[in-house]
Amino acid sequence: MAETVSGESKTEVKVYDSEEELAVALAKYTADLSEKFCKERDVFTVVVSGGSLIKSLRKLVEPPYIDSIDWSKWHVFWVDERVVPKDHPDSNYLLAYDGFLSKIPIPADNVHAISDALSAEAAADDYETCLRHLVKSKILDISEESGFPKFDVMLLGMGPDGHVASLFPGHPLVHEKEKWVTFIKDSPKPPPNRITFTFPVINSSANIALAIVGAGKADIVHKSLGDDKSSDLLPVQMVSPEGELVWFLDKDAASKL
Ligand SMILES: O=C1O[C@H](COP(=O)(O)O)[C@@H](O)[C@H](O)[C@H]1O
Repeated sequence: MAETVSGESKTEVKVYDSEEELAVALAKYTADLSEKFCKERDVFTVVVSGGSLIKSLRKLVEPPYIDSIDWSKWHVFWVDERVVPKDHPDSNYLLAYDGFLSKIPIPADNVHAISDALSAEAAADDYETCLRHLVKSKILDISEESGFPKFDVMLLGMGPDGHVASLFPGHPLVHEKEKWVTFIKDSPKPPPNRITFTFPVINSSANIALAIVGAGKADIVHKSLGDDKSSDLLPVQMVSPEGELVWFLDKDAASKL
């Protein structure tokens, strides 16, 4: 059972007894949004992070959702990627491919991976161009509020330092206001070269789920959801979508709340 510990209009914090329960709930959340957006828009644009999030998506590719979701309408994107070949163990694409893309009947053209054949700078430009084409072909919405692309859902993790995507605490990239996609060459977490969505894109989303598990993240979850805003905001505290934000925590991650 989930306990909702905070429920402002746009932000909900759900705490589950185990990671297993969290994974079940995350699958239902995603499947429900898939049904809603497939009905409304005839497509479903889904952004994923790398890291532990992918393991928590495993229930999505099991019954009943593996059979009930209309995978042909899905378009999958990455919120960040490391500049490594797609078959490298650090690749966020490879993680998602092994974890769920290889198990679903999604058309290959609907899997919008970041290029691994370019420099970080060129791959960021290339991905932004890809997004602009998808806006023109009406796969991707544009937010009327911000003018940035508006994805139907972003399924994200958070690092133990409070980073999201490849936007790290204290790094100037967290203040990027113009670009849709940018690059970092000095990531404090290896590998150093990465591509990432910027906050204007992340925060134009219709929905964001933050899935966070484990006692190792309890301190930063406590800090992120606490009232002390005296120091600079952590990247995770800057996540503020146009639509709804749901924190999915297991009880270990929520143990200091
Ligand atoms: O480097 C990254 O880390 C974050 C968090 O990963 P986690 O394993 O601590 O959940 C991830 O969300 C991001 O996509 C990835 O590139």
